[in-house]
Amino acid sequence: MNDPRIIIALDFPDQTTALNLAARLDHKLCRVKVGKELFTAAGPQLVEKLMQLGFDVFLDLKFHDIPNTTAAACRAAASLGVWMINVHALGGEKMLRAAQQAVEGRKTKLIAVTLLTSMSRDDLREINIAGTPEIIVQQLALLTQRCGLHGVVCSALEAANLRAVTGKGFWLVTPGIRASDGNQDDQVRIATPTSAIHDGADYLVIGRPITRSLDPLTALQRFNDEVTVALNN
Ligand SMILES: O=c1ccn([C@@H]2O[C@H](COP(=O)(O)O)[C@@H](O)[C@H]2O)c(=O)[nH]1
Repeated sequence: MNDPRIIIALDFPDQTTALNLAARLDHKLCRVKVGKELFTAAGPQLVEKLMQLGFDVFLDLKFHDIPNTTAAACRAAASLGVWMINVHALGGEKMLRAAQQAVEGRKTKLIAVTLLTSMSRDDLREINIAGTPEIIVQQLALLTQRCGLHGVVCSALEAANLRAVTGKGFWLVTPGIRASDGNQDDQVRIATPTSAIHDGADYLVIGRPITRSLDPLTALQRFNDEVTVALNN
């Protein structure tokens, strides 16, 4: 598999647990994501070890701060040599442009989170944000694209619309992926791998359905099989 579409979220409290799982996986079958919990516990050394094992690492720290601070954080993250990093698009145009300039010329891809996949329309109303997730995600994705970033994190439910308005080449990275008979956990805007791929998602972020499975490698292979079938149909 030249371009593994599944990014496994290594949401673990320590390096040992993360590396134990990574040792059971294969970098040709997946990429991995290091988020806030694991990075806070294990830091850049863990990222380096995962890269030495051959994995492309998505450092998912979702920076969201004033432009100067966000840009500096992105610069530091990109200097680790990771495959991809991210910021929150809700930080606005000046922040997005500063972040983009900070990684200009680096191999690291920079993407922006639109609206967390754990949020529903009711959650938005609660914080006085009018409009549907679809509309808000579209606005944030178009802003992200105008600012020159490589793509967005969105729900696969928004992928078809985003693919239509952003065109090809703008990465759609979709968490909230669940098997049709899977546990939703705290995710709200969820989709199956098949519909995500059919609707134009480039990469599928999957955590607990794989990492909490008794046999993570078999679970990964099942998801990869579903992705392969969807890509060919
Ligand atoms: O909108 C977002 C942005 C990031 N995530 C992250 O993806 C994984 C999903 O894990 P699951 O166990 O498959 O739910 C997790 O690391 C989140 O921090 C997201 O879910 N939604």
